[in-house]
Amino acid sequence: MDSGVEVNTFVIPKLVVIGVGLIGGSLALALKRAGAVGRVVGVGRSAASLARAVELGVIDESAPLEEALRDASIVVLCAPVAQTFNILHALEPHLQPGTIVTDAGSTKGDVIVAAKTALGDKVVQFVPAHPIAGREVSGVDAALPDLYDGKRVVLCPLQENLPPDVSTVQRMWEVAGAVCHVMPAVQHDAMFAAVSHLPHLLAFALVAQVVNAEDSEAKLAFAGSGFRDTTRIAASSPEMWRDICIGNRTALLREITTYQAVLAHLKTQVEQSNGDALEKFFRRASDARHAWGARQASVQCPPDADET
Ligand SMILES: NC(=O)c1ccc[n+]([C@@H]2O[C@H](COP(=O)([O-])OP(=O)(O)OC[C@H]3O[C@@H](n4cnc5c(N)ncnc54)[C@H](O)[C@@H]3O)[C@@H](O)[C@H]2O)c1
Ligand SMILES: O=C(O)C(=O)C[C@]1(C(=O)O)C=C[C@@H](O)C=C1
Repeated sequence: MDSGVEVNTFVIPKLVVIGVGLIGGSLALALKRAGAVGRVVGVGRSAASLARAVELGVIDESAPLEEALRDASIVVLCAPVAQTFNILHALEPHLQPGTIVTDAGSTKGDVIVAAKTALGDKVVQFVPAHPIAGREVSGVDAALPDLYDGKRVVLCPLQENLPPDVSTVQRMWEVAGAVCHVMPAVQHDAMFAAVSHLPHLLAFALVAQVVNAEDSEAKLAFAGSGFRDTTRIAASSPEMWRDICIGNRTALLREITTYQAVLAHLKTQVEQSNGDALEKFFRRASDARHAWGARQASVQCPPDADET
């Protein structure tokens, strides 16, 4: 049996989404928008949120795992990354030969280890992926059909994967509006520790520092757009970020250590009132941030609206 995906018109006869929240729900909506999916079946841990997903038209039905997997074309794991082993372990006995399994997890090294352990030889069917798009709100109510439009998706194919399966996963994301890139998992994890995982950790820390102060109420009442913009992502799912920080801890610890050194350097310049050094440092960062914003605007991946 093959996955049954019609490659010319690209239609996925049966898509199974495990974890129907922001990311899985948005993928289902994007594929429905493109007319690229027959039936979407949701699997989850909360009956209430699955019922809500049906009500919103994000999935067509929910089903227990074993039933959902029957004749599934593509299965997408969209639960927090620490759930990967348990989900794949439960899925393995029911996984049919032609079904392609993929994921949307924010970390890749730990997900791949979990997949190899849980799936054994069937890991050939697992194509790791990560959409670089999201929001600070979670759950199926936050799902959007255009979440992936123009955004990047990183694929970290395994040596074991069959090229047509990798192409099918790539096509799925393209049809959902994204632009795909392939890179090794180690590079992925090092990169996103720097540009996603550390920034989230810092945003949580910044909010915690203000909230823990005795005069936190007053501080929060007067906080302006600077605080708002630097801390938007601190409203993100604590469970998801717990799993990401632990799942990618080696690369994240490297980034934390480097950041501590940068902070120590800045602290010294402030202690010494070294305005020249501070201005030089800020100028480099400011120029780099402007250049990044301009580059983002000129490539296929549009920045968020407030960036333009
Ligand atoms: N939020 C983002 O910005 C973002 C971006 C890219 C990738 N991701 C990744 O996507 C995944 C999902 O994130 P999200 O933002 O959609 O989270 P979410 O909280 O909106 O959705 C996760 C869903 O998974 C369900 N779930 C949890 N454990 C489960 C289990 N054992 N079995 C089945 N369902 C289970 C939850 O009930 C929930 O419905 C995570 O791995 C995350 O790292 C998130
Ligand atoms: O826009 C946001 O809220 C996000 O944090 C999205 C974001 C990120 O850019 O860091 C978060 C986690 C991901 O795995 C991918 C994207």
